[in-house]
Amino acid sequence: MNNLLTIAMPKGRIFTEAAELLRKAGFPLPPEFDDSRKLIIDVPEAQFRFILAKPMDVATYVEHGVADLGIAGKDVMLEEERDVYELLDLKISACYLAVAGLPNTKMNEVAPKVATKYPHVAAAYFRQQGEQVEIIKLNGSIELAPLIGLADRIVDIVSTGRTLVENGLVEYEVIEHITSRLIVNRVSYRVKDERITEIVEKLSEVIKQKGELA
Ligand SMILES: Nc1ncnc2c1ncn2[C@@H]1O[C@H](COP(=O)(O)OP(=O)(O)OP(=O)(O)O)[C@@H](O)[C@H]1O
Ligand SMILES: O=P(O)(O)OC[C@H]1O[C@H](OP(=O)(O)OP(=O)(O)O)[C@H](O)[C@@H]1O
Repeated sequence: MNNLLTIAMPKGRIFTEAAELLRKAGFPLPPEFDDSRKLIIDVPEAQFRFILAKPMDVATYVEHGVADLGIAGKDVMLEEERDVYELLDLKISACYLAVAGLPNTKMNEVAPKVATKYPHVAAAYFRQQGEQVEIIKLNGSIELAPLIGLADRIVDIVSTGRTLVENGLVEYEVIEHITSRLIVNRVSYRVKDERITEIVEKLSEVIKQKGELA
C-alpha cells in the first residue's frame, strides 16, 4: 500500500516556526529544507514528501488531495472555506484579524468602502454587524488604502501593531485571533489514519511541552 504522506508547507513567515515544530516532533527534515528554492522536497527513507506553497494556497492543495496534510493560518481557513478537516491548533504564528482605519473617523454613511486581502471574512463580518459596505480586494500594503482615500476601513492582519502605528492608523475591532493549524484531506484521514494519528500525537506532545515552558 502507498504509505507516502505529502505535506503542504506554507512558504514565508510561518515556515521557520512550522519547520522547528516538525523537527521537534521527530520529522526528519533535511537541511536543504530551510534554504532551497525547490518546491518539492522528498524524504524517501521516511516516506514523506513536502511541497512548498503560498500560504493562501495550502488548503487548496489539501482539499484537492494532492497533499494529505497541510499547515495553514486560521485566516486562510476562514477566507478560503475549503472542505478539509482541521486537526490541531499548532499555536504558532499568532496574530489577529482586525478592522482598522484613520483615528476618530466614522465610516462614510453612503457606500462605505473596506479594503482587504480577506474579502470573504470582511464581507461576513460587516454583514453580521448589519452594515452594508463595498469590499475592495487588495493584495498587500492594505494600510495604504485609508491613507490615500481608497477606503474608510481596512480588514487586515495585526501582529506587533507596528504597521498600523507607523502609518497613523488605529484598530477599531478585533475580528478573530489567528494561529496556524494542521489540516488534513478528508479521504487521507480515513485511508492513512494510522500515520496521521501518530503525527498528531507527536505534534500535540511538543505543543503541550512548549505551553508548559511558556
Ligand atoms: N504580521 C503578519 N502578517 C501577515 N500574516 C501573518 C502575520 N503574522 C503571522 N501571519 C500568518 O502568516 C500567514 C501569511 O504568511 P506570509 O505573510 O508569509 O504570506 P503572504 O501573505 O502570502 O505574504 P506575501 O504576499 O507578502 O508573500 C498568514 O496566513 C497568517 O496566518
Ligand atoms: O502588526 P505588524 O507586525 O506590523 O504586522 C502586520 C502587517 O504585516 C502584514 O503585511 P506584510 O508584511 O505581509 O506585507 P503586505 O501584506 O503588505 O505585502 C499585514 O498585512 C500587515 O500589514
